[in-house]
Order: sequence, then structure tokens, then C-alpha cells
Amino acid sequence: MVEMYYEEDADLNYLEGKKIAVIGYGSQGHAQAQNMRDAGLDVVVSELEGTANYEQAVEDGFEPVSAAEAAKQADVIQILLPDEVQKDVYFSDIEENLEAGNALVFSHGFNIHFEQIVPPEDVDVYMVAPKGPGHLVRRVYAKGSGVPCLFAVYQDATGNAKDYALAHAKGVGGTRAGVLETTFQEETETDLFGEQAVLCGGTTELVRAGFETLVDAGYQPEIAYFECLHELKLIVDLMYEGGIANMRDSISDTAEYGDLIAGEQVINDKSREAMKNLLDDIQKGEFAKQWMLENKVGRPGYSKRKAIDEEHQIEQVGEKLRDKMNWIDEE
Ligand SMILES: NC(=O)C1=CN([C@@H]2O[C@H](COP(=O)(O)OP(=O)(O)OC[C@H]3O[C@@H](n4cnc5c(N)ncnc54)[C@H](OP(=O)(O)O)[C@@H]3O)[C@@H](O)[C@H]2O)C=CC1
Ligand SMILES: CC(=O)[C@](C)(O)C(=O)O
Repeated sequence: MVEMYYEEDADLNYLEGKKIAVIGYGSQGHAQAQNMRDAGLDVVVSELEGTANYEQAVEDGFEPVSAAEAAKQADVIQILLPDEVQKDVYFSDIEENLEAGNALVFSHGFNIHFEQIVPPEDVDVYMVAPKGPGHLVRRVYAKGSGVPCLFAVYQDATGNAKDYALAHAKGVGGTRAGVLETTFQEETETDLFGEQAVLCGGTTELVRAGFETLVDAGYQPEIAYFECLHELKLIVDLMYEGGIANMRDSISDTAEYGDLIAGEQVINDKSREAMKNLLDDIQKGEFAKQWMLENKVGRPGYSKRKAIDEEHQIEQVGEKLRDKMNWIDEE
């Protein structure tokens, strides 16, 4: 069984007296910067002037600086930029400001694993990757809890990289929930696979396909929304709390029988083969190449498909229903 690390296994004193630059104040940046500041660490943030996230950083009490300035000031430089811009900003603003003994920190291994960024040998390189969206990382920290994190050490120039990584994970709240050690390769390949085949790609396509099947058969779109999207969270919450068996304990026997006999008809050998092909493309770097090229040519495919999905009937139906529903109180 793998070892989890908790609060008592991490010592914030390793980061005592060190300035931590969080470069990029977006989903992860706004959360991790505030959490680390609340933990008593010395944090400086970088954000593009004139953007909404720059204003948000100011509103949250930071004085954002440029990426170059942040890297110059800091001992620990955490790059929380979009993966597709990290390489450009690293070479234009960060690399020249690195000093021996600094730490270069990521929350996803993409740019290191696919060798977009090749750091100097005299700095530590580690990752602290929350296993959850940034806004949740902040929300649960503020409530006294934390989102579980993965950590990995890619380069240990100081001999203390693992201690720094665990302290960093403590600063963002990860050790409150539990932190697991991995490698940059394992985090990168599994995270990309999860995003594509299960969490985002697989699930959104499943939800849309289910919705369209019901609507095309003449059922009310609102009913199809409730069945295929609204309830999904509630079912997954039960799986999250106690596994698939826990969810099955709570649903009806009728639903459980349906679950048992129908699942493999939807996610069949062909679907599993497709999953293996996605993973193969990720492992071979084909996805990484495709994503970096997509950005180089202005994201035509990304923008076209995103526009189509945003116009999908399930979005309009859902928006109207969410406005009308009295929300389940998550407090
Ligand atoms: N989103 C998530 O929940 C998770 C993300 N991660 C990883 O965290 C990292 C950050 O992702 P995420 O938080 O989603 O990214 P976001 O896109 O939410 O935020 C990135 C921020 O960086 C800003 N930015 C862009 N260029 C610059 C620049 N030159 N200087 C300063 N700021 C700049 C962006 O501004 P603008 O928007 O104006 O371009 C944006 O505000 C990635 O490696 C990602 O894989 C890991 C786990 C979960
Ligand atoms: C939240 C998370 O970890 C994702 C979906 O992989 C991401 O946003 O990168």
C-alpha cells in the first residue's frame, strides 16, 4: 500500500524565510497563493496587467508583478500559467532569473515531462499537484480542510527537494487531506488520460449522448437534463464518499440491476480500445505535439468544437433550470 503524507509529515520551516513566486493568478494560482499566504509563507504573485485575474489578485491583497520580476525576487518559482504558454514565459522571463539553489515548481508535469522546459542542473524541480479544480482548492482550505495532492521530485540539487515539496503541499492545504508521491511522468500521463477519457472528455460526451437519446425519442429536454446531468453529481458524490459499492447501496435495486447489465453495453470493448489509444497517444507525446501545434496556429479546432458545445441544447436547458431550482445547500 502506498504511503500518504499528512500535516505531521511536512515542516513549513523548510520554506521559512523563502519568497515564493506564484506565476499566474488563475484557477490554481489564486488558490495556492492565498492558501500559502494564509499558512504564513511569503508569497509574491505575477499576473498580466489589465486582466481580470490581475484585478482579482489586487482585490485579494497582492501586488502583482511581472513574471521576470517575480522570478528575480523569489527563491521558489511556481509556474501556474496555462501549460501551453509556460515554455515561452519560462524562456523569456524566468530562466535568466534563476539562481543556484532556487526551486522550480509545477502543478502539472506536462512541460517538464515532454521536455518543453529543460531546467538548469543547479535548481530543485518539484511538483505539487492538487487533485481538484483550483476554486475547490481555495474553498475547502478556507473551510479548514484541503484537496489531496500529488507531489514529485524531478531534480534534487539541494538535497532537500522532497522536504520543500512536502512543505509546499502543506502550504496549499494538501497535507490536511493527504499527499501521495508520484513522478512527473506518471502524473502527466495519468492526468492527461483522466481529463480526456473519463473526467471531462468521456463524461461530457456521455452526458450529451444520453441527453440527445432521450430528447430525440421525444421526452422533455428538462427531464433529460435532470436524468443525464443533474443527477450525475449526486451519484458521483456517493462514489466519491465511499466507492462504487457505497453508491450502489444508496440507489434502488432496480437502478443497481440496470447499472450491472447496461454499463458494459455503453462502455464496451470498442470504448476500452479507444481509451487505450488515447493513452498511447499521450505516452508517445502525440497529444502534446497536437496541443502545442493547435496553440501555435491559433486554436482553430479547439475554438470550433468549444463553440459548437456551448450552443448545445443541454447548455440552454440547464441554464434555465438552474435559475429556477432552489440549490442544494453545499454548506
Ligand atoms: N485548473 C485546475 O484546476 C488545475 C490546473 N493544474 C495545472 O496548474 C497550472 C495552471 O493551470 P490553471 O490554473 O488552470 O491556469 P489558468 O488558465 O486558470 O490561469 C493561468 C493564469 O496565468 C495568466 N497568464 C498568462 N500568461 C501570463 C504571463 N505571461 N504572466 C503572468 N500570468 C500569465 C493567465 O492570464 P489570462 O487568463 O489572461 O491568459 C491566467 O490568469 C497548469 O500547469 C495546469 O495544468 C493542475 C491541477 C488542476
Ligand atoms: C482539475 C484537474 O486536475 C484537471 C481537470 O486535470 C485540470 O484542470 O487540469
